[in-house]
Amino acid sequence: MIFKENADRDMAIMNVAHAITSDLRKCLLQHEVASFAVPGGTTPGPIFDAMSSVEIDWARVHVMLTDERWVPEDHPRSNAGLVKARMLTGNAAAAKFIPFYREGLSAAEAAPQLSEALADKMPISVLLLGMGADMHTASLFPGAPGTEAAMARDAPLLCAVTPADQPEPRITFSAAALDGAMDKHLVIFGEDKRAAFEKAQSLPPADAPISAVISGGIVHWAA
Ligand SMILES: O=C(O)[C@H](O)[C@@H](O)[C@H](O)[C@H](O)COP(=O)(O)O
Repeated sequence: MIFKENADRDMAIMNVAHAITSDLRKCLLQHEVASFAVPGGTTPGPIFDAMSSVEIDWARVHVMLTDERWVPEDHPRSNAGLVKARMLTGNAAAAKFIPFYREGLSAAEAAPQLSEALADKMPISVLLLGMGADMHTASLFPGAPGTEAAMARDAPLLCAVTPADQPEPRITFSAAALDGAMDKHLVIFGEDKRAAFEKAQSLPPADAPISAVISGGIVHWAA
């Protein structure tokens, strides 16, 4: 795993956008399609903005989420809503998008059919991750109901997790699915997250899910 310090957040955003689009370009030289899994939250928006104008063969890129808050797409907390608003615009509007939320189903009910639908898109070609100060990534929240199962070696691709401190249930790729990505990028800003990431390296995966998925990846950090 490589830890890259950036002069500031704007530089980090530019560098991450460049690194990911380069990974996608490289993947498309060797494969018919590339799968690109992205997080929600407050960090990725500017990265999406920077990527959406880049010229690659977006029609051969399948964009999917690393995890979803279990709300409809027009809900302000929807990750699908964020991706459609900021990533799937400009040149990147041509990309294929695979939303997770299913009206009328719970996250637990939808997980098996999503796992089946995504099986032929594995391994993830390029993965972008964020991380919380509690060392969660995607929706692998330490200690939350569902996280232990999602971190098991034989976990299904998609798992439901119900963190007590989150407003809604979540669905998330399993740790194994995330860890199996070909190219991985984690973006974290601020001293708190840097300290949390360093602490995670010496903790068991159950207490620090980020450490179970970032091996061989690049960590992009700015203060
Ligand atoms: O759905 C989500 O919220 C994300 O997938 C989640 O894992 C996010 O990456 C972290 O919580 C960091 O969020 P920030 O970027 O807002 O700090």
